[in-house]
Amino acid sequence: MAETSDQGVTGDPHWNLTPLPADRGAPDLPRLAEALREFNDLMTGAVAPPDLVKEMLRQVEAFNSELRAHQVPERDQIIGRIDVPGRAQGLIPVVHTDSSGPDHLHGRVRFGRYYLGRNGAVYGGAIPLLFDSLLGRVSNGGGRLPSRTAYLHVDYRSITPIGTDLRFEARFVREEGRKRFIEGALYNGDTLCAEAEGLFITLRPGQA
Ligand SMILES: CCCCCCCCCCCC(=O)SCCNC(=O)CCNC(=O)[C@H](O)C(C)(C)COP(=O)(O)OP(=O)(O)OC[C@H]1O[C@@H](n2cnc3c(N)ncnc32)[C@H](O)[C@@H]1OP(=O)(O)O
Repeated sequence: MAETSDQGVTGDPHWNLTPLPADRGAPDLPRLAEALREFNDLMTGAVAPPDLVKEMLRQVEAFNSELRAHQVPERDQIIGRIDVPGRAQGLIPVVHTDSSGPDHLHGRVRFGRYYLGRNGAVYGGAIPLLFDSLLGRVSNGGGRLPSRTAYLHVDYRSITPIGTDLRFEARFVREEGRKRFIEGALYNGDTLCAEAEGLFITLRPGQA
């Protein structure tokens, strides 16, 4: 699968993105995020020997200690930026876009073992997380002003399996004043796993 970022908003004045600082490790961050995602999946599925756990603890604590010295304000943060592939974060699995336009977003996503709820199924709370991101991208795409989620309604129709390529669709349904209604669906093959409706509200000028 090709790595996909939320390209298209870079240069959009609504998003006010500054150039990525290449001298601050930014080129390696997507790979680091990928490695951390794999770490989360492997760690979740492992029963590691005590010596390995002890050594991991030592190394992770050492990284934490170094990172404490490099904390920056939110405006300077790189992780989570929409112009970094996969947003370089570990909260939501990387989304691969197959087709996007002003009113739709279609693609694929795979939840790793890190997202396991029970019996091979994705933890229910991870699914709204994905939908909020997908529906939010549709709401805020197409050159529209930024918006914020007012509600997100999710229906779980069948088990969403981990470790499987899933297909998603999200679409702009209608707009009423500042209210935007966006719908989405998540499929395993032809099986509908979950569907969502979100209300997104256009932010007023100056509304943070
Ligand atoms: C490519 C890009 C990549 C982008 C990629 C990333 C995208 C990610 C997007 C994620 C977005 C988020 O998660 S945002 C974070 C989660 N959301 C939040 O924290 C929102 C917290 N809530 C708020 O800030 C506020 O409640 C707002 C902004 C949503 C609305 O407040 P407001 O601006 O004062 O507006 P307000 O007058 O209350 O509401 C406007 C209209 O909406 C209606 N309304 C408001 N809330 C609701 C509601 N829950 N259910 C029904 N209706 C509602 C009101 O009745 C009114 O209707 P009428 O009288 O006009 O008919």
